[in-house]
Amino acid sequence: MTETSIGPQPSDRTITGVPIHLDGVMKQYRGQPKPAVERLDLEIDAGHIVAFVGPSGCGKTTTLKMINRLIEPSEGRILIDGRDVTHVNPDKLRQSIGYVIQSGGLFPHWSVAKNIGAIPRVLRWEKQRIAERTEYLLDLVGLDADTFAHRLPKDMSGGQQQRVGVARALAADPPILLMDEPFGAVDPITRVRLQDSLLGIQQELGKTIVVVTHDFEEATKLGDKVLILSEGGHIEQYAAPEEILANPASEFVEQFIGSGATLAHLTFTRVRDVPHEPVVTAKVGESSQAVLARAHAAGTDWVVVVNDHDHPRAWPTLDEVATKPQVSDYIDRRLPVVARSSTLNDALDTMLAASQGGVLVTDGRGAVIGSLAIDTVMEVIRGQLREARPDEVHLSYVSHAEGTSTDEMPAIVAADEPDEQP
Ligand SMILES: Nc1ncnc2c1ncn2[C@@H]1O[C@H](COP(=O)(O)OP(=O)(O)OP(=O)(O)O)[C@@H](O)[C@H]1O
Repeated sequence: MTETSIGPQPSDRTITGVPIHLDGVMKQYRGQPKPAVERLDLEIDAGHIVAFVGPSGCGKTTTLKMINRLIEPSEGRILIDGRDVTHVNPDKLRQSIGYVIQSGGLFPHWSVAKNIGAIPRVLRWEKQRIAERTEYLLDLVGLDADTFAHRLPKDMSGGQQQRVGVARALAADPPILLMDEPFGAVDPITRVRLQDSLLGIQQELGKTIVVVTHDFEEATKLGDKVLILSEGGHIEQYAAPEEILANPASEFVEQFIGSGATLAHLTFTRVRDVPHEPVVTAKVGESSQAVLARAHAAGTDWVVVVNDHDHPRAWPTLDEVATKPQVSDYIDRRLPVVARSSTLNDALDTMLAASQGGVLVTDGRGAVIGSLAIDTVMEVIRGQLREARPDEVHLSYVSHAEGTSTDEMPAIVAADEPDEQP
């Protein structure tokens, strides 16, 4: 029997990150009339994700790059785990700080494994240790090592390259991860998956992560705290997303978060916070008769086909399953899937994009753990909108979603197709 349901959330999170303290940090680029970052004081707690947002040119990237001294501060001190690193060897410093940029920033002529092993090789790790670490990291970021370890970046999708970029940044197990617009170059659905993957990784590892983004919704989803900057690296507000939305510190913040504020509230409710339905799973190659018997016993008329890692591949109806003696290895590329760390906005967007009345829910490693129906999401959204200030209610959002199909899921026809990696 392979019926699964949502398990409890681990409450005792591991923390392997360390605190970062910027003390009166300033950057004046040569030839510029004004400093890009005026005096900046900032405390980032160990094991937290902090998202930097603000208009273009306000100094987000400059601030981020001063933490690993890719940009040298003109004044001030940077303390990592209480130690002043302003004058330590920058190469040594960077070995203890993972760095992820847009599109992954991989070396194009190196295989995935060689890219991931770059820093461990500099640190003179044994070959065997590097190989084991590479396999662990590929699994952590949701890529199959057998399939991807020897590929070149050009033979992978943007999202896959970005996953490798994260694996490479984590290779020497640094306590800090800096990410500069990491998901800026991928399509919205891939972006949601990468965000969820990062949250799953963070749940497991508890690093200190600083992420620069242009997108306030992304900042509220990822950040334990959000830092809103204005020109000159001036701190407009530094607080938990809920606090920023409830009490914007200035007119600048109010304007910056703008009319998205009500919808941003919806990003605080995660898929894991609302009830899910258990699903019946079927392994590829399993006898269809056994699957049908199990599904009938559970009172369901569809099942989720999974691979050896319990990653979902398709969700055929029992009639479709019955057409083959064994469970087909068909991969449904439009299968609506979200992680339990996804927001209800993500879940709704995913359903709308796939024209489905529900989504499958996975854990941080992509294994299916249940399903979520559109009715459940709509009920929560209605409740939240009722609580929101009426002049900010965006009813069109609800009616748009309500206009979509709420048919019994799934409506997808399983058919045999050549197997490809997801
Ligand atoms: N190498 C440089 N030389 C001179 N000025 C620079 C340099 N790099 C950045 N600046 C200036 O410093 C200011 C802050 O730039 P920074 O890249 O940190 O902003 P940002 O908030 O990350 O912007 P964006 O969101 O557009 O990436 C800008 O006015 C920019 O023009």
